[in-house]
Amino acid sequence: MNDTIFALSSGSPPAAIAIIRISGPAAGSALAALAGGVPAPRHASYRELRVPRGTLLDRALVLWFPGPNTASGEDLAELHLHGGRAVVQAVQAALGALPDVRPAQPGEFTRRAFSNGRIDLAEAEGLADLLSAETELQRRSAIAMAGGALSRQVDAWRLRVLSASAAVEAILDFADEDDVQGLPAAFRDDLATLAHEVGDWLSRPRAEVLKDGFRVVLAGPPNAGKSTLFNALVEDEAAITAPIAGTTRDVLTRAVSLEGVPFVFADTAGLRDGTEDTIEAIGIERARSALEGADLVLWLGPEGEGPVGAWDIAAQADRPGTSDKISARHRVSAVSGMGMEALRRDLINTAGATMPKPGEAALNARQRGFLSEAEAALCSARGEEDPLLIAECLRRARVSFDSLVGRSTTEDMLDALFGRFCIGK
Ligand SMILES: Nc1nc2c(ncn2[C@@H]2O[C@H](COP(=O)(O)OP(=O)(O)OP(=O)(O)O)[C@@H](O)[C@H]2O)c(=O)[nH]1
Ligand SMILES: [K+]
Ligand SMILES: [Mg+2]
Repeated sequence: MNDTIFALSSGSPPAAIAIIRISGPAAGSALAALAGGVPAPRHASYRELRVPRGTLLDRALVLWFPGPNTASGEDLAELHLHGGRAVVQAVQAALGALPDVRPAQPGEFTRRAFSNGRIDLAEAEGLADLLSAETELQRRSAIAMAGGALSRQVDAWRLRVLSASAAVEAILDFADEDDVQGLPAAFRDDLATLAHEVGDWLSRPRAEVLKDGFRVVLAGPPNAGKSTLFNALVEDEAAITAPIAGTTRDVLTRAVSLEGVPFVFADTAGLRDGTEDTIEAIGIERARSALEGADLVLWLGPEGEGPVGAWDIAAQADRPGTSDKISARHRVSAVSGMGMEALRRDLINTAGATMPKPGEAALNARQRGFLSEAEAALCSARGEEDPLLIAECLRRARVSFDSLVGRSTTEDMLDALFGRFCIGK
Protein backbone atom coordinates (compact mmCIF):
# COMPACT_ATOMS: atom_id res chain seq x y z
CA MET A 1 0.00 0.00 0.00
CA ASN A 2 2.85 2.35 -0.73
CA ASP A 3 1.25 3.97 -3.73
CA THR A 4 -0.59 7.25 -3.56
CA ILE A 5 -4.20 7.50 -4.68
CA PHE A 6 -6.40 10.36 -5.80
CA ALA A 7 -10.07 10.74 -6.69
CA LEU A 8 -12.86 13.22 -7.10
CA SER A 9 -14.53 13.03 -3.70
CA SER A 10 -17.40 15.41 -4.37
CA GLY A 11 -20.42 14.84 -6.61
CA SER A 12 -20.17 14.60 -10.38
CA PRO A 13 -19.34 17.81 -12.22
CA PRO A 14 -20.44 20.37 -13.26
CA ALA A 15 -20.84 21.84 -9.79
CA ALA A 16 -19.71 24.99 -8.01
CA ILE A 17 -16.82 23.20 -6.36
CA ALA A 18 -15.11 19.88 -7.00
CA ILE A 19 -12.93 18.33 -4.31
CA ILE A 20 -10.08 16.04 -5.28
CA ARG A 21 -8.42 14.13 -2.46
CA ILE A 22 -4.91 12.71 -2.61
CA SER A 23 -3.80 10.14 -0.01
CA GLY A 24 -0.51 8.34 0.49
CA PRO A 25 3.23 8.95 0.92
CA ALA A 26 3.50 11.00 -2.29
CA ALA A 27 0.51 13.26 -1.45
CA GLY A 28 2.81 16.05 -0.28
CA SER A 29 5.08 15.93 -3.32
CA ALA A 30 2.04 15.75 -5.64
CA LEU A 31 0.59 18.81 -3.95
CA ALA A 32 3.91 20.62 -4.24
CA ALA A 33 4.22 19.66 -7.91
CA LEU A 34 0.86 21.25 -8.77
CA ALA A 35 0.55 24.08 -6.22
CA GLY A 36 4.22 25.10 -6.17
CA GLY A 37 4.67 24.10 -2.52
CA VAL A 38 3.01 22.55 0.51
CA PRO A 39 1.00 25.07 2.57
CA ALA A 40 0.79 25.17 6.37
CA PRO A 41 -1.03 22.07 7.71
CA ARG A 42 -4.80 22.33 8.16
CA HIS A 43 -5.06 25.86 6.75
CA ALA A 44 -6.92 26.64 3.55
CA SER A 45 -4.68 28.52 1.12
CA TYR A 46 -5.47 29.94 -2.28
CA ARG A 47 -3.04 28.70 -4.94
CA GLU A 48 -2.50 28.55 -8.66
CA LEU A 49 -2.42 24.93 -9.81
CA ARG A 50 -0.13 24.23 -12.74
CA VAL A 51 1.06 21.28 -14.72
CA PRO A 52 4.62 20.88 -13.37
CA ARG A 53 6.59 23.81 -14.88
CA GLY A 54 3.67 24.44 -17.27
CA THR A 55 0.24 25.83 -17.98
CA LEU A 56 -2.28 27.10 -15.46
CA LEU A 57 -4.93 24.48 -14.59
CA ASP A 58 -7.07 26.35 -12.05
CA ARG A 59 -6.95 28.67 -9.07
CA ALA A 60 -8.00 26.60 -6.09
CA LEU A 61 -8.20 26.31 -2.32
CA VAL A 62 -5.71 23.69 -1.20
CA LEU A 63 -5.42 21.92 2.14
CA TRP A 64 -2.62 19.85 3.55
CA PHE A 65 -3.15 17.23 6.29
CA PRO A 66 0.07 15.47 7.30
CA GLY A 67 -0.49 11.89 8.53
CA PRO A 68 -1.16 9.92 10.59
CA ASN A 69 -3.97 11.93 12.21
CA THR A 70 -6.01 12.23 9.03
CA ALA A 71 -9.18 10.66 7.67
CA SER A 72 -7.19 7.95 5.88
CA GLY A 73 -4.36 7.71 8.40
CA GLU A 74 -1.89 8.79 5.68
CA ASP A 75 -0.63 12.10 4.33
CA LEU A 76 -3.66 13.69 2.73
CA ALA A 77 -4.20 16.68 0.44
CA GLU A 78 -7.41 18.28 -0.80
CA LEU A 79 -7.84 20.45 -3.86
CA HIS A 80 -11.05 22.51 -3.94
CA LEU A 81 -11.36 23.27 -7.64
CA HIS A 82 -13.86 25.11 -9.78
CA GLY A 83 -16.30 22.29 -10.47
CA GLY A 84 -16.24 22.21 -14.26
CA ARG A 85 -15.83 18.91 -16.07
CA ALA A 86 -12.76 20.04 -18.02
CA VAL A 87 -11.11 21.54 -14.92
CA VAL A 88 -11.54 18.27 -13.01
CA GLN A 89 -10.30 16.23 -15.96
CA ALA A 90 -7.21 18.41 -16.46
CA VAL A 91 -6.21 18.24 -12.79
CA GLN A 92 -6.82 14.47 -12.68
CA ALA A 93 -4.66 14.04 -15.80
CA ALA A 94 -1.87 16.11 -14.23
CA LEU A 95 -2.03 14.02 -11.02
CA GLY A 96 -2.13 10.74 -12.93
CA ALA A 97 1.04 11.73 -14.79
CA LEU A 98 3.02 12.03 -11.54
CA PRO A 99 5.17 9.06 -10.50
CA ASP A 100 3.65 6.66 -7.89
CA VAL A 101 0.27 8.38 -8.07
CA ARG A 102 -2.81 6.62 -9.42
CA PRO A 103 -6.64 6.90 -9.45
CA ALA A 104 -8.34 5.33 -6.42
CA GLN A 105 -10.60 2.28 -6.43
CA PRO A 106 -14.13 2.55 -4.96
CA GLY A 107 -13.95 2.84 -1.17
CA GLU A 108 -10.16 2.88 -1.16
CA PHE A 109 -9.79 5.94 1.09
CA THR A 110 -12.06 4.33 3.69
CA ARG A 111 -10.29 1.01 3.35
CA ARG A 112 -7.00 2.71 4.13
CA ALA A 113 -8.66 4.39 7.12
CA PHE A 114 -9.66 0.91 8.32
CA SER A 115 -6.22 -0.63 7.65
CA ASN A 116 -4.55 2.22 9.50
CA GLY A 117 -6.84 1.78 12.51
CA ARG A 118 -8.63 5.12 12.05
CA ILE A 119 -12.02 3.38 12.03
CA ASP A 120 -13.14 -0.17 12.76
CA LEU A 121 -15.41 -2.35 10.70
CA ALA A 122 -18.69 -1.45 12.40
CA GLU A 123 -17.88 2.24 11.87
CA ALA A 124 -17.02 1.59 8.20
CA GLU A 125 -20.36 -0.17 7.76
CA GLY A 126 -22.11 2.76 9.42
CA LEU A 127 -20.32 5.10 7.03
CA ALA A 128 -21.42 3.06 4.01
CA ASP A 129 -24.99 3.19 5.32
CA LEU A 130 -24.74 6.91 5.95
CA LEU A 131 -23.67 7.55 2.36
CA SER A 132 -26.57 5.49 1.05
CA ALA A 133 -29.14 6.82 3.56
CA GLU A 134 -32.24 8.13 1.83
CA THR A 135 -34.56 8.69 4.76
CA GLU A 136 -34.21 10.53 8.04
CA LEU A 137 -34.45 7.33 10.10
CA GLN A 138 -31.72 5.69 8.03
CA ARG A 139 -29.49 8.73 8.43
CA ARG A 140 -29.91 8.87 12.21
CA SER A 141 -29.22 5.18 12.69
CA ALA A 142 -26.22 5.20 10.35
CA ILE A 143 -24.66 8.22 12.00
CA ALA A 144 -24.87 6.47 15.39
CA MET A 145 -23.11 3.43 13.93
CA ALA A 146 -20.51 5.53 12.05
CA GLY A 147 -19.87 7.41 15.29
CA GLY A 148 -18.84 4.16 16.94
CA ALA A 149 -21.88 3.41 19.14
CA LEU A 150 -21.61 -0.35 18.62
CA SER A 151 -17.80 -0.31 18.56
CA ARG A 152 -17.58 1.32 21.98
CA GLN A 153 -20.08 -1.17 23.38
CA VAL A 154 -18.20 -4.15 21.93
CA ASP A 155 -14.89 -2.85 23.29
CA ALA A 156 -16.42 -2.61 26.77
CA TRP A 157 -17.78 -6.17 26.52
CA ARG A 158 -14.44 -7.43 25.27
CA LEU A 159 -12.63 -5.97 28.29
CA ARG A 160 -15.04 -7.74 30.62
CA VAL A 161 -14.45 -11.04 28.81
CA LEU A 162 -10.70 -10.47 29.07
CA SER A 163 -10.87 -9.93 32.82
CA ALA A 164 -13.05 -13.05 33.21
CA SER A 165 -10.46 -14.96 31.17
CA ALA A 166 -7.71 -13.65 33.43
CA ALA A 167 -9.57 -14.95 36.50
CA VAL A 168 -9.89 -18.41 34.93
CA GLU A 169 -6.27 -18.47 33.78
CA ALA A 170 -5.15 -17.66 37.31
CA ILE A 171 -6.95 -20.75 38.57
CA LEU A 172 -5.49 -22.89 35.80
CA ASP A 173 -2.01 -21.65 36.65
CA PHE A 174 -2.07 -21.89 40.41
CA ALA A 175 -4.72 -24.33 41.58
CA ASP A 176 -4.37 -28.04 42.10
CA GLU A 177 -5.21 -30.20 39.12
CA ASP A 178 -8.54 -31.31 40.65
CA ASP A 179 -9.35 -28.12 42.43
CA VAL A 180 -11.96 -26.08 40.57
CA GLN A 181 -12.69 -23.84 43.53
CA GLY A 182 -11.49 -20.30 43.61
CA LEU A 183 -13.53 -18.56 40.92
CA PRO A 184 -14.88 -15.32 42.39
CA ALA A 185 -18.42 -15.79 43.71
CA ALA A 186 -19.83 -13.26 41.29
CA PHE A 187 -18.06 -14.82 38.30
CA ARG A 188 -21.08 -16.65 36.86
CA ASP A 189 -23.43 -13.76 37.60
CA ASP A 190 -21.14 -11.40 35.71
CA LEU A 191 -21.18 -13.71 32.71
CA ALA A 192 -24.97 -13.91 32.89
CA THR A 193 -25.25 -10.13 32.98
CA LEU A 194 -22.90 -9.85 30.03
CA ALA A 195 -24.84 -12.44 28.00
CA HIS A 196 -28.04 -10.60 28.88
CA GLU A 197 -26.69 -7.26 27.64
CA VAL A 198 -25.59 -8.85 24.36
CA GLY A 199 -29.06 -10.40 24.08
CA ASP A 200 -30.64 -6.96 24.52
CA TRP A 201 -28.76 -5.67 21.49
CA LEU A 202 -29.78 -8.76 19.54
CA SER A 203 -33.46 -8.16 20.24
CA ARG A 204 -33.33 -4.66 18.76
CA PRO A 205 -34.96 -4.01 15.38
CA ARG A 206 -32.79 -5.11 12.49
CA ALA A 207 -30.90 -2.76 10.21
CA GLU A 208 -32.30 -4.44 7.10
CA VAL A 209 -35.82 -3.15 7.64
CA LEU A 210 -34.37 0.37 7.66
CA LYS A 211 -32.49 -0.24 4.45
CA ASP A 212 -35.06 -2.27 2.52
CA GLY A 213 -38.16 -0.51 3.84
CA PHE A 214 -41.34 -1.88 5.41
CA ARG A 215 -43.03 -3.94 2.71
CA VAL A 216 -46.77 -3.35 2.28
CA VAL A 217 -48.57 -5.50 -0.30
CA LEU A 218 -52.02 -4.56 -1.62
CA ALA A 219 -54.11 -7.59 -2.46
CA GLY A 220 -57.67 -8.61 -3.19
CA PRO A 221 -59.98 -9.59 -6.06
CA PRO A 222 -59.95 -7.82 -9.43
CA ASN A 223 -61.40 -4.32 -9.56
CA ALA A 224 -61.24 -3.93 -5.77
CA GLY A 225 -59.38 -0.66 -6.26
CA LYS A 226 -55.88 -1.90 -5.37
CA SER A 227 -54.05 0.01 -8.08
CA THR A 228 -56.01 3.19 -7.39
CA LEU A 229 -55.16 2.97 -3.67
CA PHE A 230 -51.53 2.09 -4.51
CA ASN A 231 -51.23 5.23 -6.66
CA ALA A 232 -52.68 7.35 -3.86
CA LEU A 233 -50.26 5.90 -1.29
CA VAL A 234 -47.17 6.43 -3.43
CA GLU A 235 -48.53 9.76 -4.73
CA ASP A 236 -47.78 8.86 -8.31
CA GLU A 237 -49.89 7.53 -11.17
CA ALA A 238 -47.51 4.57 -11.33
CA ALA A 239 -50.10 1.81 -11.90
CA ILE A 240 -52.68 1.56 -14.68
CA THR A 241 -56.23 1.60 -13.32
CA ALA A 242 -59.35 0.72 -15.29
CA PRO A 243 -62.82 -0.70 -14.67
CA ILE A 244 -61.67 -3.90 -16.36
CA ALA A 245 -61.03 -6.93 -14.15
CA GLY A 246 -57.48 -8.18 -14.57
CA THR A 247 -55.88 -4.83 -15.40
CA THR A 248 -52.77 -5.38 -13.26
CA ARG A 249 -50.56 -8.32 -14.20
CA ASP A 250 -47.06 -7.64 -12.84
CA VAL A 251 -46.16 -6.89 -9.26
CA LEU A 252 -45.43 -3.19 -9.27
CA THR A 253 -43.32 -1.81 -6.41
CA ARG A 254 -42.52 1.72 -5.31
CA ALA A 255 -40.20 2.79 -2.50
CA VAL A 256 -41.40 5.88 -0.68
CA SER A 257 -40.62 7.49 2.62
CA LEU A 258 -43.57 8.67 4.74
CA GLU A 259 -42.44 11.06 7.47
CA GLY A 260 -38.95 9.57 7.30
CA VAL A 261 -40.13 5.95 7.56
CA PRO A 262 -39.06 3.90 4.54
CA PHE A 263 -41.79 1.86 2.83
CA VAL A 264 -42.00 -0.35 -0.21
CA PHE A 265 -45.56 -0.58 -1.53
CA ALA A 266 -46.46 -3.39 -3.92
CA ASP A 267 -49.52 -3.49 -6.19
CA THR A 268 -50.57 -6.96 -7.36
CA ALA A 269 -52.86 -8.68 -9.83
CA GLY A 270 -56.44 -9.26 -8.63
CA LEU A 271 -56.82 -12.74 -7.13
CA ARG A 272 -59.49 -14.93 -8.71
CA ASP A 273 -59.87 -18.62 -9.50
CA GLY A 274 -60.28 -20.17 -12.91
CA THR A 275 -59.05 -17.42 -15.20
CA GLU A 276 -58.61 -18.57 -18.82
CA ASP A 277 -56.00 -15.91 -19.44
CA THR A 278 -52.48 -17.42 -19.08
CA ILE A 279 -50.83 -14.07 -18.48
CA GLU A 280 -53.31 -13.17 -15.78
CA ALA A 281 -52.70 -16.58 -14.20
CA ILE A 282 -48.97 -15.86 -14.04
CA GLY A 283 -49.79 -12.48 -12.50
CA ILE A 284 -51.89 -14.17 -9.82
CA GLU A 285 -49.02 -16.54 -9.05
CA ARG A 286 -46.72 -13.56 -8.67
CA ALA A 287 -49.22 -11.84 -6.43
CA ARG A 288 -49.28 -14.88 -4.15
CA SER A 289 -45.50 -14.96 -3.79
CA ALA A 290 -45.46 -11.19 -3.13
CA LEU A 291 -47.87 -11.84 -0.26
CA GLU A 292 -45.38 -14.22 1.31
CA GLY A 293 -42.66 -11.56 1.45
CA ALA A 294 -44.94 -8.91 2.94
CA ASP A 295 -44.44 -7.23 6.29
CA LEU A 296 -48.09 -6.18 6.06
CA VAL A 297 -50.95 -6.97 3.65
CA LEU A 298 -53.71 -4.49 2.90
CA TRP A 299 -56.62 -6.78 2.05
CA LEU A 300 -59.22 -5.22 -0.22
CA GLY A 301 -61.26 -8.42 -0.59
CA PRO A 302 -64.20 -9.96 1.23
CA GLU A 303 -64.22 -9.76 4.99
CA GLY A 304 -61.92 -12.24 6.74
CA GLU A 305 -60.71 -13.92 3.55
CA GLY A 306 -57.33 -12.21 3.54
CA PRO A 307 -54.06 -13.70 4.82
CA VAL A 308 -53.50 -13.95 8.58
CA GLY A 309 -52.53 -10.62 10.05
CA ALA A 310 -53.73 -8.63 7.02
CA TRP A 311 -55.58 -5.38 7.57
CA ASP A 312 -59.13 -5.50 6.21
CA ILE A 313 -59.65 -2.42 4.09
CA ALA A 314 -63.02 -1.25 2.82
CA ALA A 315 -62.00 0.51 -0.37
CA GLN A 316 -64.04 2.72 -2.72
CA ALA A 317 -65.90 3.87 0.41
CA ASP A 318 -67.30 6.88 -1.48
CA ARG A 319 -69.43 4.52 -3.54
CA PRO A 320 -72.73 3.71 -1.89
CA GLY A 321 -73.12 0.02 -1.15
CA THR A 322 -69.62 -1.03 -2.25
CA SER A 323 -68.08 -1.43 1.18
CA ASP A 324 -70.10 -3.50 3.56
CA LYS A 325 -67.08 -4.81 5.49
CA ILE A 326 -68.14 -4.31 9.08
CA SER A 327 -64.81 -5.14 10.69
CA ALA A 328 -62.71 -3.07 8.29
CA ARG A 329 -59.73 -1.46 10.03
CA HIS A 330 -59.99 1.40 7.55
CA ARG A 331 -62.70 2.66 5.20
CA VAL A 332 -61.01 4.62 2.46
CA SER A 333 -61.61 6.20 -0.89
CA ALA A 334 -58.50 6.85 -2.89
CA VAL A 335 -60.66 8.95 -5.22
CA SER A 336 -62.25 11.32 -2.68
CA GLY A 337 -59.39 11.06 -0.18
CA MET A 338 -61.72 9.92 2.57
CA GLY A 339 -59.97 7.91 5.31
CA MET A 340 -56.59 8.20 3.57
CA GLU A 341 -54.97 10.30 6.30
CA ALA A 342 -55.97 7.81 9.00
CA LEU A 343 -54.63 4.91 6.91
CA ARG A 344 -51.32 6.70 6.34
CA ARG A 345 -50.99 7.52 10.04
CA ASP A 346 -51.69 3.88 11.01
CA LEU A 347 -49.11 2.66 8.46
CA ILE A 348 -46.45 5.09 9.69
CA ASN A 349 -47.02 4.14 13.34
CA THR A 350 -47.04 0.42 12.61
CA ALA A 351 -43.96 0.43 10.40
CA GLY A 352 -42.17 2.93 12.65
CA ALA A 353 -42.55 0.56 15.61
CA THR A 354 -40.57 -2.13 13.76
CA MET A 355 -37.68 0.25 12.99
CA PRO A 356 -34.75 1.22 15.18
CA LYS A 357 -35.54 4.26 17.31
CA PRO A 358 -34.11 7.51 15.96
CA GLY A 359 -30.39 7.61 16.67
CA GLU A 360 -30.23 3.96 17.77
CA ALA A 361 -27.54 1.93 16.02
CA ALA A 362 -29.24 -1.06 14.38
CA LEU A 363 -27.39 -4.31 13.75
CA ASN A 364 -27.01 -5.81 10.31
CA ALA A 365 -27.01 -9.57 9.63
CA ARG A 366 -23.21 -9.84 9.87
CA GLN A 367 -23.09 -8.06 13.20
CA ARG A 368 -26.01 -10.08 14.57
CA GLY A 369 -24.23 -13.29 13.55
CA PHE A 370 -21.13 -12.49 15.60
CA LEU A 371 -23.12 -11.21 18.56
CA SER A 372 -25.19 -14.42 18.59
CA GLU A 373 -21.97 -16.45 18.65
CA ALA A 374 -20.65 -14.34 21.50
CA GLU A 375 -23.91 -14.73 23.42
CA ALA A 376 -23.90 -18.52 22.94
CA ALA A 377 -20.25 -18.76 24.05
CA LEU A 378 -20.96 -16.70 27.18
CA CYS A 379 -23.94 -18.88 28.04
CA SER A 380 -21.85 -22.05 27.69
CA ALA A 381 -19.08 -20.53 29.80
CA ARG A 382 -21.62 -19.97 32.54
CA GLY A 383 -22.73 -23.60 32.45
CA GLU A 384 -19.28 -25.22 32.43
CA GLU A 385 -17.53 -26.53 35.53
CA ASP A 386 -14.10 -27.28 34.08
CA PRO A 387 -11.90 -24.15 34.06
CA LEU A 388 -10.26 -25.34 30.84
CA LEU A 389 -13.62 -25.42 29.08
CA ILE A 390 -14.67 -22.09 30.59
CA ALA A 391 -11.46 -20.55 29.28
CA GLU A 392 -12.19 -21.95 25.82
CA CYS A 393 -15.76 -20.53 25.80
CA LEU A 394 -14.44 -17.12 26.81
CA ARG A 395 -11.86 -17.29 24.05
CA ARG A 396 -14.68 -17.97 21.55
CA ALA A 397 -16.66 -15.00 22.86
CA ARG A 398 -13.64 -12.75 22.44
CA VAL A 399 -13.00 -13.98 18.88
CA SER A 400 -16.63 -13.17 18.00
CA PHE A 401 -16.30 -9.64 19.38
CA ASP A 402 -13.01 -9.23 17.51
CA SER A 403 -14.58 -10.34 14.25
CA LEU A 404 -17.47 -7.95 14.73
CA VAL A 405 -15.25 -4.88 14.88
CA GLY A 406 -12.80 -6.27 12.33
CA ARG A 407 -9.83 -7.24 14.48
CA SER A 408 -9.85 -10.46 12.51
CA THR A 409 -11.31 -10.31 9.03
CA THR A 410 -10.93 -11.91 5.62
CA GLU A 411 -10.00 -10.12 2.40
CA ASP A 412 -13.29 -11.24 0.77
CA MET A 413 -15.31 -9.59 3.45
CA LEU A 414 -13.33 -6.37 3.13
CA ASP A 415 -13.71 -6.39 -0.66
CA ALA A 416 -17.47 -6.76 -0.29
CA LEU A 417 -17.78 -3.97 2.24
CA PHE A 418 -15.50 -1.41 0.63
CA GLY A 419 -16.90 -2.18 -2.84
CA ARG A 420 -20.15 -0.61 -1.57
CA PHE A 421 -18.50 2.80 -1.44
CA CYS A 422 -18.22 5.10 -4.41
CA ILE A 423 -14.88 6.16 -5.84
CA GLY A 424 -13.48 9.02 -3.82
CA LYS A 425 -14.69 7.71 -0.46
N1 LIG B 1 -65.48 5.92 -6.98
C1 LIG B 1 -64.34 5.24 -6.79
N2 LIG B 1 -63.87 4.48 -7.77
C2 LIG B 1 -62.73 3.79 -7.55
C3 LIG B 1 -62.04 3.87 -6.33
N3 LIG B 1 -60.95 3.08 -6.39
C4 LIG B 1 -60.97 2.53 -7.64
N4 LIG B 1 -62.02 2.95 -8.33
C5 LIG B 1 -62.39 2.55 -9.66
O1 LIG B 1 -62.55 1.14 -9.71
C6 LIG B 1 -62.01 0.61 -10.92
C7 LIG B 1 -60.97 -0.47 -10.63
O2 LIG B 1 -59.90 0.12 -9.97
P1 LIG B 1 -58.43 -0.49 -10.02
O3 LIG B 1 -57.61 0.36 -9.12
O4 LIG B 1 -57.99 -0.65 -11.40
O5 LIG B 1 -58.72 -1.90 -9.37
P2 LIG B 1 -57.68 -3.09 -9.15
O6 LIG B 1 -58.04 -3.73 -7.86
O7 LIG B 1 -56.29 -2.61 -9.28
O8 LIG B 1 -58.04 -4.05 -10.34
P3 LIG B 1 -57.15 -5.19 -11.04
O9 LIG B 1 -55.80 -4.63 -11.34
O10 LIG B 1 -57.89 -5.49 -12.29
O11 LIG B 1 -57.11 -6.36 -10.12
C8 LIG B 1 -61.44 1.79 -11.67
O12 LIG B 1 -62.37 2.21 -12.63
C9 LIG B 1 -61.25 2.83 -10.61
O13 LIG B 1 -61.35 4.14 -11.13
C10 LIG B 1 -62.59 4.70 -5.31
O14 LIG B 1 -62.05 4.84 -4.21
N5 LIG B 1 -63.72 5.36 -5.61
K1 LIG C 1 -59.10 -3.05 -12.74
MG1 LIG D 1 -54.81 -3.17 -10.50
